Amino acid sequence: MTAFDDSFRQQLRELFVWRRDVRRFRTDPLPEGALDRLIDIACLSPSVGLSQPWRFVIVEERARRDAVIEDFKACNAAALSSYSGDRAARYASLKLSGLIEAPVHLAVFADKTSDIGHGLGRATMPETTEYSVVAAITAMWLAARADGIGLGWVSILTPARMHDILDVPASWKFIGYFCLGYPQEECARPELERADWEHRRPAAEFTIRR
Ligand SMILES: Cc1cc2c(cc1C)N(C[C@H](O)[C@H](O)[C@H](O)COP(=O)(O)O)c1[nH]c(=O)[nH]c(=O)c1N2
Repeated sequence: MTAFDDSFRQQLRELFVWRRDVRRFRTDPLPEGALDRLIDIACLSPSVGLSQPWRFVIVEERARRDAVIEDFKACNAAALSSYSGDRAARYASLKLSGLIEAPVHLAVFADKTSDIGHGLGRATMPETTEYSVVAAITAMWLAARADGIGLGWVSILTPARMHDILDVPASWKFIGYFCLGYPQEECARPELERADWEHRRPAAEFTIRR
C-alpha cells in the first residue's frame, strides 16, 4: 500500500497554499512534454461514471489566439461597463488574463454526448459531466504549481465564439480557457486580495451543520 507521511502532507498543504491564479507570465516556452504531462495528470481525475468527458484543445495557431484575445478585450470592456464609480476604477486596474504573454493557450470542453461511462450517474444530474471536467482542471492547476508552472483561468469570453474560433463539435460545452507558463512572481495570497478586490474568508463562514 502506498502511504503518505507527515512531511508529504505538510508539503501538499503548502502546494494548496501556494497555488495561484496566474495572469503575469514570462514569455519563455514550457519544456518539451511539460503540457502533455499535465494533461496526463488531469486525466487521472474522478469523473462521473468514469466518463472522462474532458476535451483539451491546445491552441497553437496565431490567428486563433488573436481571435480569442479580441473576444477577451470585448468581454472585458463590457464587464467594466457594468460597474460604476470606485468599483469600476478598481476593475479597470485589474489584470484579468495573461493571454498576450503566456506561451501556452489551452481550451477545455466537456463532451456532453460521449457514451463513455454508459450514462452512469448522469441521468439525475447531467451537470456532473461539467463538474468532472472542473475536477480535472483543479488537478492540472495543482500539478502545474508543483512543476513551478503557473495557470490562469480565463472566463471573460463568449462560449459560442470559442466554438467558432476553435472549430470544435457543437456538443462540446465550453468550460474554460487557460493560460500556462512560468509566472513572473510567486505569492501565497490571491492577486485579487492584494488588489483589495475581495479577500479570502475562513471556512467557518461557508459551513453549516444540520
Ligand atoms: C471558474 C473560474 C473562473 C475564473 C477564475 C477562477 C475560476 C475558478 N479566475 C481566477 C480567480 O480570480 C482566482 O481563482 C481567485 O481570485 C482566487 O485566487 P487564487 O486562485 O487563489 O490565486 C479568473 N481570474 C481572472 O483573472 N480572469 C478570469 O476570467 C477568471 N475566471
